Amino acid sequence: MSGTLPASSVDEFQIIADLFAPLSRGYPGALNLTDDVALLAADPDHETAATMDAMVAGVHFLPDDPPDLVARKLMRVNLSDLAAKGARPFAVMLAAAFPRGTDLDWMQRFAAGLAADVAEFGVSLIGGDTVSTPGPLTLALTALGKVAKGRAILRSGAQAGDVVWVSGSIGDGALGLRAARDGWPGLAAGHVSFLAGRYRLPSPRLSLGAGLVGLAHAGMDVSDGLVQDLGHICRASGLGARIEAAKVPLSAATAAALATDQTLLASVLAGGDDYELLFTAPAHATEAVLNLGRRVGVAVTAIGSMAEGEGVRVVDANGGTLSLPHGGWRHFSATETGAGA
Ligand SMILES: Nc1ncnc2c1ncn2[C@@H]1O[C@H](COP(=O)(O)OP(=O)(O)O)[C@@H](O)[C@H]1O
Ligand SMILES: Cc1ncc(C[n+]2csc(CCOP(=O)(O)OP(=O)(O)O)c2C)c(N)n1
Ligand SMILES: [Mg+2]
Ligand SMILES: [Mg+2]
Ligand SMILES: [Mg+2]
Repeated sequence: MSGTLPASSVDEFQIIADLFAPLSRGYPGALNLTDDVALLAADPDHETAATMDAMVAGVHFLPDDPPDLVARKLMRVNLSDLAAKGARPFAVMLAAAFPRGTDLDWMQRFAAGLAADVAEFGVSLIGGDTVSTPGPLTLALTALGKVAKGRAILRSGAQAGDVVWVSGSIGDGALGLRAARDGWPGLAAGHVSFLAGRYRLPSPRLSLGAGLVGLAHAGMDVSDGLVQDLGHICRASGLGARIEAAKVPLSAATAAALATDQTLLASVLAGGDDYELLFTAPAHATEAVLNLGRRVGVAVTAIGSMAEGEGVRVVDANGGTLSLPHGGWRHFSATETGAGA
């Protein structure tokens, strides 16, 4: 981390007042970040969807990633969870544990990134905490969204016979980590920067998610890996799923990378960092789902179906079952450590 001002010019309360309080504008209940709490107004017709995801330097992002993009990724991975429920975000809360010695320039660039996404997504920063840590940069964001009462898209609503859909393209995030960390000799420069961009700056599919309310039976976002995450829908819904590897939508960059090395397919299907929506819908809703995708400008692709049973079966191009070393990322695991891309 580099910056122009010495760490000694950083003051906790000045940071809150100068960098974070301006982001609370537009939400009176935030009390301009000058009190102990924020006050949320109740609304009888809606439920508040609340989610929190944390990010740790070296675990979720690269320690040298640009601070504005770290902030925006933190925002977007959380908005992605709201999108998956069909909720519309209105407020976020930030807990930031900065390593001692983090300079003001780094924090200013972090706050500028957060401000950009506060504006882009129409949310207010209504509270949080700013602390120091002897460990790596650790960030947590709580995101709050509104959804009509009883209409949130849950993991548990899938029905046998439902079509399984994903938005966008799968695998870019996992391959993007490699592109961002190591570069990728042999892959076109345009593909390398596309993949690194997909890793550093996900796109929460908020319009798609909101449009899926009433259409989708079940949904979640893909953060850990497509196969493991679909397994969560299966377990929550008491069903199994079958997906065809050849139907999983790929970007041109990921397709080009796969063409050079077929073994990357495991990272594509189970590497995570996708932040795409994974949802199920009845077969009769197929046209409506496709129309919605066109209306919001996000590709939607049918990749398989839900059935009685349990677990996720990935079918390869020959109709056989593809076996993967693991279905996705786990921070802690009884049988393995640091499973990832
Ligand atoms: N430390 C924790 N305390 C309370 N709830 C937690 C904690 N960690 C995870 N959860 C809850 O467990 C559920 C699954 O979490 P997670 O796998 O992180 O979901 P997602 O992939 O949607 O981010 C969520 O309801 C989440 O709020
Ligand atoms: C530097 C780095 N190494 C590895 C990864 C891969 N990775 C880390 S956590 C994770 C899963 C998503 O994070 P998590 O905290 O599990 O979010 P949630 O599932 O709760 O949304 C992945 C794919 C990464 N993103 N960055
Ligand atoms: Mg989470
Ligand atoms: Mg999440
Ligand atoms: Mg996870």
